[in-house]
Amino acid sequence: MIEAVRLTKRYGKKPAVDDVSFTVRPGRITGFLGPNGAGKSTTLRMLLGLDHPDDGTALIAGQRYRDLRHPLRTVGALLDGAGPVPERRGIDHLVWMAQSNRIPRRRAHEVLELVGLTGAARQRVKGYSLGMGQRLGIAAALLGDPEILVLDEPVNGLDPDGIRWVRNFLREYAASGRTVLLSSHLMAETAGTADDAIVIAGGRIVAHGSLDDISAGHESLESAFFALTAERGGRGGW
Ligand SMILES: Nc1ncnc2c1ncn2[C@@H]1O[C@H](COP(=O)(O)OP(=O)(O)OP(=O)(O)O)[C@@H](O)[C@H]1O
Repeated sequence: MIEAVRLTKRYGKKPAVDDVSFTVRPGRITGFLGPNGAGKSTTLRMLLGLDHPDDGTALIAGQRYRDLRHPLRTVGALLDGAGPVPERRGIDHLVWMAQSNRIPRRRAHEVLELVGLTGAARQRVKGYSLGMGQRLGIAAALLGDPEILVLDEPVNGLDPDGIRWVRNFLREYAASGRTVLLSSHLMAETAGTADDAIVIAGGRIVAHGSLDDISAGHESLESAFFALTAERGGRGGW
């Protein structure tokens, strides 16, 4: 379970995230949706203890990230721009992460297998395709076998095969009773993956519920998102 309680973050005068509250339930995939600049990454960074909220609280499994005893065993994260050293081999990146978090070395091999990268284990990361890089990022998030996954734009730039792989993988993960939160500005891709959605625009939550609930009363899910985000001065970018 993930809980945001009245989270607020200001850069300068205007809040990037403004009084944001939501709950993300286990056993489901929740999409965190909003146009560019809506406040998605800032919210995720606060959940993961990488940014300090000006107000409010972010709870992961009932605790603030910094109070978690075993952070990697509780929550796995894939964040934009947090990539491995390009010169490093895929397996070495994972072994290094595992060892610095007191996770057995064999787990690095297990997660590579889980994401289908065993054949590229000894290849340098700089030679990986975008899809392989995303798989490696997901493998790293899985190292601690966490109950909760938080992924920032996991399908960004992926081809249809890559998108399908991430989608199926996350579906299985959630079906095993775990919690999955993924952010996206790509409404259509998320609609095919998520069960629930939280929609943010201009730093505020404008909808939260099942995809069916959110699209009720609108022609389509897409028009629901446009209507919801336009009211908050969404800058397009879906
Ligand atoms: N470190 C920072 N310093 C100043 N402003 C910031 C910083 N990080 C984010 N912002 C601003 O906060 C707002 C929300 O940004 P954020 O990156 O959270 O949006 P986002 O929904 O993740 O967008 P995108 O889909 O483009 O990644 C934007 O107006 C952005 O310019």
